[in-house]
Amino acid sequence: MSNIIDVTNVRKEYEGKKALDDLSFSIQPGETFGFLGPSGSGKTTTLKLLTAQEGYQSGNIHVFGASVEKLKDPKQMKRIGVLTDNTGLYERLTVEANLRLYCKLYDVSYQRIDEVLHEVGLTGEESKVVSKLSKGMRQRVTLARTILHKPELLFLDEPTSALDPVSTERIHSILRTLNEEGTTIFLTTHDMYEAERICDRVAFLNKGHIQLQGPPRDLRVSHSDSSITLLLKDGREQLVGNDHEGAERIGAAIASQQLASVHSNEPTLGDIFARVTGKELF
Ligand SMILES: Nc1ncnc2c1ncn2[C@@H]1O[C@H](COP(=O)(O)OP(=O)(O)OP(=O)(O)O)[C@@H](O)[C@H]1O
Repeated sequence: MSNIIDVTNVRKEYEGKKALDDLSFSIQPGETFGFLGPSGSGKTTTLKLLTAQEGYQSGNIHVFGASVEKLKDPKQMKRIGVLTDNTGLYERLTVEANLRLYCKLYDVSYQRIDEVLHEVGLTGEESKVVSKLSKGMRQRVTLARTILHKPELLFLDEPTSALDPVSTERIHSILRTLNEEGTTIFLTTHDMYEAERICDRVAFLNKGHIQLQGPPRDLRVSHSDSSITLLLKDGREQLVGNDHEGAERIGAAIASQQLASVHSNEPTLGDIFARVTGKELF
């Protein structure tokens, strides 16, 4: 299947200062692709380029098989949904009034409002004024307006930053459902836990350049030292290799009824990021 996004050797400068440097990656239809990087690494800039909000100095960006510039055509624009830190909501209007405005904008029937509120778990909250909503609820209304027109491709800029764990989990669950139903998702984050939980593939961005990309599980396995930690009942820890000798030591710990638990020493995405870039994600 052809890629839904193709980025080739893109360079972006602001006033002569490089923000993105030789950026290349592709996203296939149906993928959730996570762009991870610390503050200032170029995540938001990439999202702006992919949604035709800004131009670039060199390279190529194709979305839906055509130049990204085509997204400026309203018909093509309706194929995408974009969520940034600007909610696009009118604070003094109710949830329903806000969604009605977006129905008009996207030429969508008002009947879709009940459906989308159900999708984001806000059924029954339509008459609440946006300014009175909690941060987590407000973000779900923002997500509702982003998916109101059923876009094929979603761009989310740090969709859960500054949300509490329960609200974050709700957003993740909504995103997983949307993805299962066929929506392709590009999201930026500096939360490696988020990337591990919902992304099929991730790219590590550092100083405007991708340093590593792949499925989270593959990255963890390829950066693992294959060792295993045994926790013994007396509180001691033993480091054993993932080999014949290691198997014998695990067998011996079980036979002597000393084994409390076994832990693989696979690194987290955060560990790998730090190893590859020499930086923490925050
Ligand atoms: N409009 C602009 N004018 C000048 N420089 C800019 C502009 N937008 C971004 N930059 C610079 O480009 C680089 C990348 O910024 P960007 O906002 O894409 O990073 P980010 O990874 O999204 O960071 P954060 O996680 O803090 O949002 C930074 O050095 C930033 O200062």
